[in-house]
Amino acid sequence: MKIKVINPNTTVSMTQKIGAAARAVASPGTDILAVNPQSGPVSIESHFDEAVSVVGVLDEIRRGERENMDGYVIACFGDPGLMAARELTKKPVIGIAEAAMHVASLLATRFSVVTTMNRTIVIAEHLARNYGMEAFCNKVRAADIPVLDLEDPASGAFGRIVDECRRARDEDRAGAIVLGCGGMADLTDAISHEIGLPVIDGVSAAVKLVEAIVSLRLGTSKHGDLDYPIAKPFVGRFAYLSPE
Ligand SMILES: O=C(O)C[C@H]1NC(=O)NC1=O
Repeated sequence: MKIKVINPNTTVSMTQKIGAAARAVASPGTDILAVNPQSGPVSIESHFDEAVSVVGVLDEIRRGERENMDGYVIACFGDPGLMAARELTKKPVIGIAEAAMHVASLLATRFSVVTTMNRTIVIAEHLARNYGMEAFCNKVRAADIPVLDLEDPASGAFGRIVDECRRARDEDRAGAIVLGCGGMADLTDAISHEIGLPVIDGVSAAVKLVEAIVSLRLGTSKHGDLDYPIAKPFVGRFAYLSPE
């Protein structure tokens, strides 16, 4: 089985970290290809960043179809381009936010999300609503750190994330924590050790869900809104994206 794990931002060190987290849980016989677009934001910290990153995600899905990938993970907590990506393939496409929230809902009656920037809290809140997770997702918190601080061990990011996870445990009645950034994928065990709760990283959760769906011989529905895109010309610099 071949799974393409797409980091929608363009920071290679984060892509490598995400790939390592994916490989750590992948079953024997599952090959992980971790990639990021060559163009786009170095980090995704706003609606604008997310919107621009989607074209790179879709480029990687289109390339993956030619590479005969068995499934895809979108490894950014905003799940950018998830539905558009699903239109492009019959294979499963799983976002790390949806994966982490669903897994957390199987482990605790309430969970909190701890993400990076205060500004992106609303994005995670909207995802919880759209995924039907509001009954489980008690609160979305932020460590109030730039995403790329996660790439700098001297930034103090780990301590700020742990502090916010403790507040979630003590103030939100959270029974589990969802890590709200693909760049936190390497911190899961250390944070769980510090706070004594299940901590769910969406990269790992998404990889296992793709494996499960493929093993069930299931994939993305092509009936209705997730059917392949409507054939039409796209003009200008997006002409190469014209659905056939
Ligand atoms: O939304 C966030 O804060 C995290 C999100 N941004 C990013 O560049 N990778 C992510 O997972």
